[in-house]
Amino acid sequence: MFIEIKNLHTYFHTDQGLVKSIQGVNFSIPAHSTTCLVGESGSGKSVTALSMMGLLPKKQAEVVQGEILFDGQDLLKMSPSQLRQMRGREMAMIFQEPMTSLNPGLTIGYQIQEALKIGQDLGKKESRQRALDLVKMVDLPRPEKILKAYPHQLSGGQRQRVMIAMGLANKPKLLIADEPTTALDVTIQAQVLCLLDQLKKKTGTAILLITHDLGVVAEMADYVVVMFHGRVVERGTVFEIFDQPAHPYTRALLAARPSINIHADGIESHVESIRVQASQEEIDQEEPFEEIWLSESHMVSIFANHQEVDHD
Ligand SMILES: Nc1ncnc2c1ncn2[C@@H]1O[C@H](COP(=O)(O)OP(=O)(O)OP(=O)(O)O)[C@@H](O)[C@H]1O
Repeated sequence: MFIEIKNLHTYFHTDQGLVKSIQGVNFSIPAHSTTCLVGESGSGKSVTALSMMGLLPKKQAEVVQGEILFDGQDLLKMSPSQLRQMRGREMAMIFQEPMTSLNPGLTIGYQIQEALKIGQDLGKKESRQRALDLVKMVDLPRPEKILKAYPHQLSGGQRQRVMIAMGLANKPKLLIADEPTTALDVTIQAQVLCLLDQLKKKTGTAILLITHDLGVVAEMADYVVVMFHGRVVERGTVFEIFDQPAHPYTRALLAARPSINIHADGIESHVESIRVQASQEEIDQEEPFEEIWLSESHMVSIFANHQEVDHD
C-alpha cells in the first residue's frame, strides 16, 4: 500500500450551515493498480480526491480529521510548498472538462513544458523534446503541430489526452482522474480509457478513477471503493465487488446496471472495435485543425465570445 486514507472528514462552511461532505472515509490504494471510486452523485467522491490533492476551496472547506498517508507521510501535515511539490512530482489530477485546466491563451507545448518544470530541471531543448515525447506517448496525431496549437483547436478527446500527458509529465506515482471521459462521445471515451489503462501498465503509475459508470469499473478496476452519503460502505477487488457485493447499496447499484460480464472477451473485443472505429473518427474530425491557425489575441477574443455564449 502506498496511499492510505484513514478516517477522513471534510466539511464545508456554507451560508446554510455546516455541510459534512465526508465523514470517516477509509481506503487504501495499492501501488501500480487502478482503484475505482464509485457512488451516487453527492456521495463525496470528488471531495475525497480534492482533499487528497490539497485542492479544496480554501475559504469554505476544511479537513477536520483524518490522515492521508502517502508512502507513510501524512499529506495533511505538509506545508503548502511541500504539498505543491508532491502535486507536481508524486501525484497529479485530471478533471472531467480539460478546458477548465488548460490555459486558453497558451500553446499546448508551452503548457506541457510548464508542467515539466515542476518536477525536473531541464534545458530548453531537452524540455521541448520531452514535451514531444509526451504528446507521442498519448497517441496524438501530428505531434509537432499539436505542440504549437492552442487548446480550442483540439477536439475534446485530444484535450483530455493533453491533460493525461501533463499529468504524467513528471512520472507521478498516482494519477487521480475525476470522471475523465464523461464529457466525451462514447467512442472517444473508450479510446481515452484504453489509453489510461495502457499507460498505467507502461509507466506503473497507480490510477484512482472516479466514475459512476459500472461498465468502466468492470473494464478498468483492480480494486473498487464504494461510497454512499460521505462514507465508504464497501471496498474490495473488482471480482469481490461484482461477484459478492456485501453492502445493500452496492447490491442496489449493481442491480441497476445493464448486465456486464467483467473482463469477459466480449466486452474487451467490443471496446477494441470501438477503439479502432474511434481512431478513424477522431482523425476525420481533426481536419479543420489545419485551417485555423490564429494569432494569440484573435484566439483570446474568440474564446471570450465562446464563453459568453456558453453562459447564456
Ligand atoms: N463547494 C461546496 N460547497 C458546499 N458543499 C459542497 C461543495 N462541494 C461539495 N459539497 C458537498 O459535498 C458533497 C459531496 O460532493 P462531491 O462533489 O464530492 O460528490 P460526488 O460524489 O463527487 O458527486 P458527483 O458524482 O455528482 O460529482 C455534496 O453533496 C455537497 O453537499
